[in-house]
Amino acid sequence: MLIEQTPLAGVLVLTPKRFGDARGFFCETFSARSFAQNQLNFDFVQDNHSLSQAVGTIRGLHFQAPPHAQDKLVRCGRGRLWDVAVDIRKGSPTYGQWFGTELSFENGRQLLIPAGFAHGFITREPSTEIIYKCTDYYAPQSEGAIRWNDPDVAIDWALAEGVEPALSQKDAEAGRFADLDSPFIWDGGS
Ligand SMILES: Cc1cn([C@H]2C[C@H](O)[C@@H](COP(=O)(O)OP(=O)(O)O[C@H]3O[C@@H](C)C(=O)[C@@H](O)[C@H]3O)O2)c(=O)[nH]c1=O
Repeated sequence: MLIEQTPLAGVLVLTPKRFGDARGFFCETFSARSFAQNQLNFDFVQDNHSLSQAVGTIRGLHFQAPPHAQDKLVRCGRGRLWDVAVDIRKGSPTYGQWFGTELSFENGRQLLIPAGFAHGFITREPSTEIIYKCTDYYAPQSEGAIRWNDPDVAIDWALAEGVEPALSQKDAEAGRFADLDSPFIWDGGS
């Protein structure tokens, strides 16, 4: 497994090895043993899978607040998406900054997003599937969101001029980053 740091401490790009043969490939998409060997200690308890039909579907930016905060290990099952993490840890040197990377069926790349980050993505192919592991269960009362196009976060979604993304009603109505009283405090480390 290739592990790459990102400019946001704690957010990692992971690329598991694919063993190709005449049939196709085999890949361990998650191994607790490999994680432990790399000092990555996460107790994943829920796997999520969603399909977005239209190109330019945006889901996010979402997080769950403590005590139901979630670390997420995200990958693309089919198609192509651009995955984004936003640092919402108060006191973090990179507070409010975002990192994005393309996850696709082809590249097999994964993004590890710890608690303390908001998560979102945009699809770049029709019928794109995202699959992710989470370290806590769904807790709708703890859900938080930031508007996808918040000017203070200024994520470059690479949308063509004048093209509107497909959004849920909830995401279209999400609040401003400036109004967020983040429940996460930077611990001074990763
Ligand atoms: C997230 C979630 C949703 N649901 C239900 C609630 C609702 O009826 C339906 C769709 O929920 P949502 O609109 O919130 O789905 P979605 O917009 O895809 O939400 C997801 O977005 C990405 C970016 C994340 O990071 C996830 O943590 C999650 O917030 O699925 C669950 O049953 N369990 C879950 O864990």
